[in-house]
Amino acid sequence: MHPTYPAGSSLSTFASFRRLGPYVRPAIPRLAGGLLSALGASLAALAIPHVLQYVVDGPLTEGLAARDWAGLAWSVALVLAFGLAEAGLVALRRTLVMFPGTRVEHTMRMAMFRHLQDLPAAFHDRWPGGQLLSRIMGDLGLLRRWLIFGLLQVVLNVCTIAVGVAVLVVTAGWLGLVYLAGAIPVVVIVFRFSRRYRVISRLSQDQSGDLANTVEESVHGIRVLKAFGRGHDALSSFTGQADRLRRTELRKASVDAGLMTSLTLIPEVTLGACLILGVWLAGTGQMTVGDLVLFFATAAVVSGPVADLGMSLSMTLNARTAVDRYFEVMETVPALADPERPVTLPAEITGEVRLRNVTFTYPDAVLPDDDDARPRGAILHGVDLDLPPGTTTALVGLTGSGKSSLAMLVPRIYDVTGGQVLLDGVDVRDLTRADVRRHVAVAFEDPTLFSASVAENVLLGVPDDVPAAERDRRLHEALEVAQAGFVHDLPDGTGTRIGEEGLSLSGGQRQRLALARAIAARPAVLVLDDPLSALDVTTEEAVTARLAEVLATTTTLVIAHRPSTVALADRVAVLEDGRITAVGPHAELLATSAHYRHVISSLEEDYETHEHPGSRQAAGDQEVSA
Ligand SMILES: Nc1ncnc2c1ncn2[C@@H]1O[C@H](COP(=O)(O)OP(=O)(O)OP(=O)(O)O)[C@@H](O)[C@H]1O
Repeated sequence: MHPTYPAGSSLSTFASFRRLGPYVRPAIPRLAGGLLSALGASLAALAIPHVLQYVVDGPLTEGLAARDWAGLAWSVALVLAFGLAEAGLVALRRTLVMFPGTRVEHTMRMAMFRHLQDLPAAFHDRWPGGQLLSRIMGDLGLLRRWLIFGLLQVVLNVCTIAVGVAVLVVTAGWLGLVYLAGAIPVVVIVFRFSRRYRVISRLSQDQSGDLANTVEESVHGIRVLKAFGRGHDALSSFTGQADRLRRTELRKASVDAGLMTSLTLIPEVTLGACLILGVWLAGTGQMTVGDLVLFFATAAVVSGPVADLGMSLSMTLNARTAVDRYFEVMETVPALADPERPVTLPAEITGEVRLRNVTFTYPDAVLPDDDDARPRGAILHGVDLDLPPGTTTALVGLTGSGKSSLAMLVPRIYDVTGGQVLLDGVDVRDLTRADVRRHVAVAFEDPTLFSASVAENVLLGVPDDVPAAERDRRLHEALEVAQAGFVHDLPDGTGTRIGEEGLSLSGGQRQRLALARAIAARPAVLVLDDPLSALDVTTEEAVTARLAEVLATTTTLVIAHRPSTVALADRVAVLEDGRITAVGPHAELLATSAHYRHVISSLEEDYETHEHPGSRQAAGDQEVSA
């Protein structure tokens, strides 16, 4: 599958990390404290060789002869003190950075989750869930580990190497310069490594996201896989992806290992050269044995950070990839942003909806061949439709004609690409999204429920400030209208937690809860996308009868796939070739619109063939012609 999400970033590593500013700023004092402690620990480590030089040239060579025990004891005590200071400062560093690291991760995770809620449906159509999951979990975990260990490690290593090499050059002259020459191949190798590693790191993190996506899809569609005995296909697709990820990880590890070998080898070879030169210099009296000890002890302190540079560098590049992947999501501007100066609707509105010359194209629409009658890729064009307050309008059309797309424009799940949707005379784009959702509720054919109690699911659209008694009243009324009395037989009644996506319930039970949720919100406008499709004839009749009472005061747009749903409506709107071609009562349209007759007869055929063979006479014809 070709990814539809962006991959890679043209920013420099520094520019990439700079975007972390707002999240990291509050953590800077503690991070700086951690850095100072770490630097202090390094300086303590670098000071120990100087004490050794003093001991070798002083108490050890002269003092032993002069029995200067006090000088010797002081030197040992000093080495011990520097050692203890180093250990204490390392512990302090860990304590200081742990808190900000986890706090930055938490803040960024919350910000991303909020942003995901704000992003339009078109974004979620395009981005696989696993990619989002891997970014909000895996990438932010990587970033936390880098903030706690990697960042300080890089700064510390670079500082220790710089100070150590400066000390070597100043105290040992030529010997120091020979050691410094080893930096030339190190710089070249690090540069080449960074370029290669960035590409592999990105590939590996993207492949982890794809793998997470496959797991999510398989778990989500487990029933279909089981029903069609396709579990082994899912497994082989998963195995293929997991193998690809493993190969990428192996490539990453081998590039990493190459760098680490070079970074260990180069200082060792350089030290070998320095040893030959140093022994000659000490032998010819150009430097003391103490100076030689100082040189090699300092070089040993520097070699550790040079070897560690590989690990901290790969951590940094992984973190940089994580930051890029995080901001690819965060920098997607919500297309359905609230207006700067929104119009405020009164608490009570009439619920009049008007669509004016509406055009709609999906952002990633597959464009059909040029058709003079409609703009390229447009699902809807030139749609005019009025939904007077308190009326129920059924929207009918052939399958794929754009009914659901039109319905989703009213609650602003998508925005029109041309024309206007007016709610009580105000363009819905001039309202805040919260205001639109307060007045417009939706029930979809494929209901989504959350892992929460029945009551929480049904009351999802009821504002938090509604008093408990009123919430309870609405809950019971909505459950009664939607004929969802079955919830009272669940172990904890309306308090029963329903499993993920309500999968512990039947399709019809889930639909009834979704319908109850739309009713409980007491909206001025109700959009019902074939909400009764999974119900049996008797239940559908009972729901339809009670729904007709509720809908008496609500402006309703109901998408009808069944003749009985059409019977709910005062009038019918016919969608044909992306536009509304007829509006009127069912009987009138039957007489005047050939396309309507064609749609109704195909609905009846579908109903007869697929859903309720033999019941057409009982439920279909009778209700439609009522
Ligand atoms: N998220 C999407 N992205 C791109 N195209 C889409 C998307 N959803 C639907 N479409 C396309 O829009 C067209 C209309 O789809 P829509 O679901 O609105 O039709 P419908 O009349 O409700 O169909 P049905 O009666 O089968 O439910 C179809 O050609 C479909 O391929």
